[in-house]
Formats: sequence, C-alpha cells, structure tokens
Amino acid sequence: MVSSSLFNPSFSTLTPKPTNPTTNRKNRLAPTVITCTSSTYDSSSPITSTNSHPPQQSHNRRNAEENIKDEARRHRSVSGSESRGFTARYVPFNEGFDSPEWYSLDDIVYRSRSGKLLDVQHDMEALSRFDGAYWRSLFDSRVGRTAWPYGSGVWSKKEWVLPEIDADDIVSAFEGNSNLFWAERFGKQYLSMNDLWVKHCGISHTGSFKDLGMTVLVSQVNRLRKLNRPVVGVGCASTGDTSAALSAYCAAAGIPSIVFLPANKISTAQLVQPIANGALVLSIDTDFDGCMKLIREITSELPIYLANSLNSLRLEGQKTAAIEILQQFDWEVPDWVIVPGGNLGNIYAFYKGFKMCKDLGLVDRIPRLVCAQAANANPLYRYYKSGWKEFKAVTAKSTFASAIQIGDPVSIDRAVFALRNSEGIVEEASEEELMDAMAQADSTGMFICPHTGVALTALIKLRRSGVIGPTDRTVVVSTAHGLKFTQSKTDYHSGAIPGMGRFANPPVTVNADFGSVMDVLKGFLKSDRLKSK
Ligand SMILES: Cc1ncc(COP(=O)(O)O)c(C=O)c1O
Ligand SMILES: N[C@@H](CCOP(=O)(O)O)C(=O)O
Repeated sequence: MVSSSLFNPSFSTLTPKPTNPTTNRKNRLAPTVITCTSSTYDSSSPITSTNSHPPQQSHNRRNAEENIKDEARRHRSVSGSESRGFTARYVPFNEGFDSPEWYSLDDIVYRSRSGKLLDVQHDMEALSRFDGAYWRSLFDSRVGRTAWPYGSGVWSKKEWVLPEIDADDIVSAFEGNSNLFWAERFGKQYLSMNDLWVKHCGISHTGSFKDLGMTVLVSQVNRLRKLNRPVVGVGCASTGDTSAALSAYCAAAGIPSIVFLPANKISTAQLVQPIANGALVLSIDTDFDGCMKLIREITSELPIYLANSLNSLRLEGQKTAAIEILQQFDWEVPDWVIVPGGNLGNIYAFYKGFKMCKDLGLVDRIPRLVCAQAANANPLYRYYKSGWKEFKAVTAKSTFASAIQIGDPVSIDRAVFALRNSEGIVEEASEEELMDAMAQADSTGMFICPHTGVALTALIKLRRSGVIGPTDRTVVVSTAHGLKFTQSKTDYHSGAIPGMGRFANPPVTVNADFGSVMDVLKGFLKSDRLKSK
C-alpha cells in the first residue's frame, strides 16, 4: 500500500508565512528553511505538519509494464484530484478573475465580445492560500526529476499554468528547465560586466522558446478533442519557430497540424521541421502579417484551432521561463531582463511570470524589462519613441532576424502593458549591429540566433549609455537555437554580405602539404589573435 504522504507535501521545518522573501542579492536575507520531502506531490494539501520523511525517489514503478504516466495515475488515485480548487479562465485582457465576462478554458474563443485580446486569469485567492515559501519549495522539489508531468519545466508549475487539466491529457517533451548561462567572457570583454546571463530558451525540443507555450496549447487541444469539441486540427501562421513547435507537439499527440509560412522568408532548417513532422505546410506568397491575417480568417470559418500567441493559452507556458529564471537565481530577482520582440506575446509572458511570483510572495519585486526589435521591423520601438502616443503598424522589411520580421504585432497591447508596468525600455538593432553582436557572442563560445543578436545589441547600447550598470544582474533571453540560422552566419563569416563582417572569421584554404600549412600557422602565431583577452 502506497502512503499518500509520499505525494503530498510535508515539511521538516515550518516557518511562518514570510514577510521578506530572499530577493535581493545585494542585501540578502537569511533563507527561509523549508524542506520538502517529496518531488512528485501535488499542491493539494495545505502546509500542516512538521513531520519529516527522508527524500523520496520519484520513480517507484510497481512493475516493468508500468510507464511514467501509469505511475503518476496510480499516485493520483491515492492522493486525490490534482487541482483542489485551483482554477483559471479566459477574461478580457487587463480584467481580473472576477470579470463579468469570462470563458471556460474548454471554450474555443480567442477574442472578447468587444474584440479585445483575452488573458488567462488564475484564481489568485485560491493560490494565495499557500505562501511564497510553499510555492518556492514545491517548484524547487520538482526540478531535475522525471515524474510525469513535472519533469517538464512548464508542468512543474502546473498549478499556475493549467491547474485543471488531467495529467493524462498533457502532451509534453519535458520542455523548459533550459540553461541559464553565465556569459563570463562576453560580459567581461565587451561590456565590463560581471553578472551577465543568457537564458538559453532555444536549446530545447524544437530549438526555440515556442515549445514552452505549445505544450500547453496542444495539451488543451488534446483535452478538447477528448471532450468531443469540434477541433479537426491546429493551425498557425509562422516565421518558422511556432510552426516547428506546433508540428512537433501535434505529431507526438497524433493531431493534424497546418502551418502557413511566408514563402522564402524563413530558414531552411525551420522549413524542414514541419515538413518532417508531417504537418500540412502552405508556403504563401506574402509576409508573416499576411499569413497571420489568413489564419485568423480560416480559423473563424473551419474547425481548426488557432495556435498563435493571439491565443492566450500559449503565454501560460511561456511565462514559466520567467519563473525559472528566478528559481535558477535561488529566488533572487535580476535587475534587467532583455527579450527580443516580434509578435510581442513573449515580452508579456515574461512580465506575467514575474508578476505572479511577486503577487504570490515568492519574490518582492520584478525586474526591469527591455524589449529589443530589429530596426527593419520596429513598430513597438516607434510607438515607444512617440511616448506611447500613436501606434502604427509597419510593413516589415527583410531582416536577418527573420523570425521577428513582423510589422503588425497581435500582442501590441500586452507588450505596452508589460513595459509600462516594469519601467521598461524598447531598443532597436540595425542589421549590422545585430550580426556583429551575434558574431561577438559566438566568438566567446556561444552559438546564438540573430534574434538574440538583437537583444545583445540592446544590451550593448544600454550599457554604453550607462542605463545598465557594470554590476547589474542582467539576463538576455536567447530565443532560438543558432543551428537554425547557419546560412546567415556562413554568409557573414565568408564576407558574402556587402558592408558587413567586422568580426568575420573566414576559413583559410590551404594546400595539402607541410610547407603550406606551416606558413599559415607561422603567420597565425605572430598575429594579434594569440594575445590573451
Ligand atoms: C526566435 C524568435 N525570437 C523572438 C521572437 C519574438 O517573440 P514574440 O513574437 O513573442 O515577440 C520570435 C517569434 O516571434 C522568435 O521566433
Ligand atoms: N516568431 C513567431 C511568429 C509568430 O509568433 P506567435 O508567438 O504569435 O506564434 C514564429 O516563429 O512563427
């Protein structure tokens, strides 16, 4: 007989609800000592006991036939329902959980009655029955495990994401838990910074942060289909990453996917991802904004579920990257977080994750946010520069940061809200600046995408102007894997891009004989490249 205590929280030491969470590295308080003893429990039981158990292994399969989903189901049958009063619903953007207009997450709805964006709002009263220390401990206890579904960085925060979904319906590749990389050399050499970090959201299942949102959206679709809701497939417009994530998660769940791609505007690596995953791929002779308009029209006519971030479900998954950053800093709050922006869902998702942690007492402040855009696709930057007076969509021009070549972002209102409430800043990067920043970062051991080059350019500018200080703890969000963008990197280093290549490192072609190789190496040994930096 399995004891239900294994799957419910128990604490070896209990401290009162903390008034000052440990959030400021420069003025750190003594940590609250609360030790969780199980990694797999749900959050259903209040903190009531001080009895202590030895740490439990998450895996205790009953027999060889039992898989991790079976095991999790067995645990749930002992510990009871997972949601225990936690609930979430759609409300019009910028309205609270108690808004008179609201929709169940099982409804198929993307806009409010008046055409506004929607937002997923959680019952914060129910969540705040548990204090910040409880949530920190719960989330920490799930990291690095493989218990279904908590092995995922997204689902390890299930109560804050989709509290009511049955774990059996979840479609997950154990996404999230991405590396927070200390950019020691880049920070020191180029910026005189000692506390610069890169959150590698692109080192993930399909190579971008979109996995974080897509696991949530496709899981909910899986549930809707089981509830016999009219969803024959899932569709998106994409600049290459949303389509990759959508097609992979749908393929894993056996759900048809349809992707609208702007013809000749995404990298080969991104194009081949949905093809390989069996999506219906439409290559359309327009730009991303044209594809977005079409998919919105199509999804209002056909029983195809919309997977772009206009659908606020996506942002529930993406917000967990913010929670993860705090967790990786042992719940200390960084000073700055810099995010490249295109359709502008992600900057709001980061704000939402940080804000929830503050509102539920896990930390006592939120970082300042910076949104970075390519100058060739900069409607948010222009809006910001106008003092938020006038928003005008633009026709986005071609940019090496092709995944953010977006002129009419659907989440413009969400982005403005996030920036205004976080003392935020918007910066832009020219094509040369973003490619140089990418090359500089790569030369210090990273292999980033051009969009991360945009974010690094913003950092370089804010550092030069003194807005960001040398000891400010700063996180740059890297949004996609550099391997998706080898063509632009190759072109940069081989000098194929006119007027560019300050940091190019072209390969040396050399004859296959000892003398020729020696000549090259002697030149290299005398060169400046060997001077230590
Ligand atoms: C690699 C990459 N970086 C950044 C972004 C911008 O994210 P958002 O559209 O949420 O602003 C996108 C997609 O738009 C992307 O694919
Ligand atoms: N960069 C995105 C553009 C669409 O963004 P979404 O978050 O609204 O899906 C992509 O990769 O397609």
